[in-house]
Amino acid sequence: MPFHETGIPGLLIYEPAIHGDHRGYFFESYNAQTFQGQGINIQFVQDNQARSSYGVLRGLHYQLNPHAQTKLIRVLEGEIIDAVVDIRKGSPTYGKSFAINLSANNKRQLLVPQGFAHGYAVLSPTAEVMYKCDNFYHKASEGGIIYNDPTLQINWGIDLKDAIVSDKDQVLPKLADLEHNFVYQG
Ligand SMILES: Cc1cn([C@H]2C[C@H](O)[C@@H](COP(=O)(O)OP(=O)(O)O[C@H]3O[C@@H](C)C(=O)[C@@H](O)[C@H]3O)O2)c(=O)[nH]c1=O
Repeated sequence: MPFHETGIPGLLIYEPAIHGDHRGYFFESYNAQTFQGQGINIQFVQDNQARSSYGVLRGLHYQLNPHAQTKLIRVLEGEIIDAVVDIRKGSPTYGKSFAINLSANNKRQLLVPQGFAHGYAVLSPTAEVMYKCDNFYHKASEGGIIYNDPTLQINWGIDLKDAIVSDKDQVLPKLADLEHNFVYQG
């Protein structure tokens, strides 16, 4: 099975089969039928790609309902720590974080359901990250959590003193001060 559980309901690691031969390798970076076989029916509508240098930390971000986004994250070049926080009210893992090393080398992907805050930090000299989304960008619905909230206990894999963070990400609230409209669906 290409999917692995994470201990947080709905948050899955996708590890596609890699077909290597004397030319190089081939793999299905996304196949809707494979996801449907796992009971996951997602209509992705937007692909994003971002390049960042070592120490860049983006996040933790979400879009409020009705513009919430499921994200399928992967790394095309380099290496990151990808981190998420479950902020679905009523979830058995509300407030719990999960972090994973995603790289061009390991080709793992993280499927992040709606109702999670998401971010990543770059461990390699540069990293090219791409992610599919099932809802369009809607600036007015953006929200986030401050990346260094100690209650999240996220190990970003970099010294946070050197983190390169956008102005808007430096003033995000702590988890305890969030106002949002995500509800755990079971
Ligand atoms: C997210 C996004 C941004 N933009 C624009 C707005 C701005 O001018 C520029 C950079 O935007 P940001 O600073 O928000 O980019 P960034 O900090 O990389 O935001 C992203 O972070 C990661 C962690 C996520 O999970 C994404 O959902 C998204 O929030 O790109 C779009 O045009 N479409 C989009 O979907």
